[in-house]
Amino acid sequence: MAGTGVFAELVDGDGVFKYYSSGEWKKSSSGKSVPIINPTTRQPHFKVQACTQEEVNKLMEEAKTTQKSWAKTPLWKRAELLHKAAALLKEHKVPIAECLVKEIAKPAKDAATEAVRSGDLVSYCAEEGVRILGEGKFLVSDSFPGNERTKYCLTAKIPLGVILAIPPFNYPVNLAVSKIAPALIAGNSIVLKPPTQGAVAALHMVHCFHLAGFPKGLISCVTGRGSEIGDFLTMHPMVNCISFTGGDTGIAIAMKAGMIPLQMELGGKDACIILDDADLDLAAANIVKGGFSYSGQRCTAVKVVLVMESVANALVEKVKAKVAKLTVGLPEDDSDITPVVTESSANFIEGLVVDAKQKGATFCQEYRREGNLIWPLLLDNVRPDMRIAWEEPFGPVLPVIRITSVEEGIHHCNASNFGLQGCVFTRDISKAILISDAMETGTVQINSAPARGPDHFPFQGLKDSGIGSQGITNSINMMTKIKTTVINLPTPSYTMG
Ligand SMILES: NC(=O)C1=CN([C@@H]2O[C@H](COP(=O)(O)OP(=O)(O)OC[C@H]3O[C@@H](n4cnc5c(N)ncnc54)[C@H](OP(=O)(O)O)[C@@H]3O)[C@@H](O)[C@H]2O)C=CC1
Ligand SMILES: O=C(O)[C@H](O)COP(=O)(O)O
Repeated sequence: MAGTGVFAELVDGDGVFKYYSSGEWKKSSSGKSVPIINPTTRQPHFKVQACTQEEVNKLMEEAKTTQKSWAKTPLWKRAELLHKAAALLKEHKVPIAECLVKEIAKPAKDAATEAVRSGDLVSYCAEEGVRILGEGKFLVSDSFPGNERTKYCLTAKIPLGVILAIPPFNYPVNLAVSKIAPALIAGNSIVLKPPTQGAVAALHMVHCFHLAGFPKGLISCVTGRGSEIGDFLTMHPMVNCISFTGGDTGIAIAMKAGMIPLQMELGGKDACIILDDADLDLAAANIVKGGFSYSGQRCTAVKVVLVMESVANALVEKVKAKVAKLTVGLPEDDSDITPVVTESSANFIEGLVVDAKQKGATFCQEYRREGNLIWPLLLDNVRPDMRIAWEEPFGPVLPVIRITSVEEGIHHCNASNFGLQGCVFTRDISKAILISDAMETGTVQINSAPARGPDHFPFQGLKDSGIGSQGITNSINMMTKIKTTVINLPTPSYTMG
């Protein structure tokens, strides 16, 4: 159970979860806490500390100091500790999953999968890190015109320093470790600010790193509302890199952050283009999985279907039949559709539905909502003047736009301010490649729904969907900089065969 057994030391006498600094679990001197509302009951379920600016300053100082000695820790030893943390994450998947169920209403099975997937990510990162960080480059000067072979240049990847990691509510564990593990293997220290909904799951995950035995002060986890301590953290002079996943907040952070590397994975409006030769059963299955898993609260969810008019009726019927089979209810019961994360999110989604109704969309199901629970809804005959055609609901509502040419579909996709992923369904691979090239998105999936995983694949958004690229290898590289040492020889030197 959350906060018991090896996790008992995370909770203070008042039942508030502590924050993590100097290798210890601490109560904030603010005396204040932040409630975490269970999306299902809409009642407070957990509480976390509201940390102060002084507490942030202290852990930043420590992060700075500890990083220097961590950077001198052999790579194999860093990897060994990460492997231990990975094993602990998997061993403690039950309490971690329980937190995800209560804090973010993630269906029980998906919650357990997130914990296991996170352990796998950490292990892979350790293995990838020892390979790519153990290699450098060797350049000689006589390859550039006018030079003789008098200079040998050695390049190495060195750590950035203190990495600030800010993940979103929907994968508070997985999208935290996707930042923590690359940062640590590359010799950086880490300050984690988990999302408020999902903070307790993240604290349990941090405890697994604590139990693994990382040096004190190398990893810190500070809790509090992003709106209250966010700016203080992101503009802190000791932060050398920010890795953020979330919504438009990321754009605001990018404008305020100093001259430091940024990794931003932001929103998306992933389009699914269906051509008239597509396998409609395959497409329908992927639309339902892509559009409605975790109730549409994935950045990579299918967020608009663009289907050729000639196959639209058939496709919509197939999708409708599958939507009818989705179970709706409690995350504890592993229902397909569970309450969305907050009441304000449910209200926002409802606003999009009302707008579509007023403007004449076809409702394939009756709109139904109880509290934060919204029944899955497919909206057919959506037109570009409707908000749902462009905005991401982050909920179980999926618009279908009927198109009369492929160009119309590509045009709709590219007119979006987002550019995360997209997908195309066709049996013609040549057409699929041409469409993929024309779509202005970080990734295009051919004959499958968008997805970030597997976690070692590159993952990036264009336009307002982000800066930089994630995925294990890219994140490790992003969290390093290049250092070169040039050996200058008095005379040209050549190695003979
Ligand atoms: N491209 C991608 O990989 C992904 C994108 N997303 C996008 O994220 C959004 C939903 O996630 P959500 O968690 O609500 O996103 P938010 O942008 O609201 O929050 C993300 C994180 O930022 C924190 N935060 C809030 N305000 C600030 C601030 N001023 N400074 C620093 N940090 C701050 C939040 O903390 P707190 O919770 O305390 O407010 C949370 O930890 C959707 O738009 C979705 O598309 C989601 C997942 C993946
Ligand atoms: O945060 C998200 O929504 C994820 O990055 C999506 O990950 P997935 O596509 O692997 O579910």
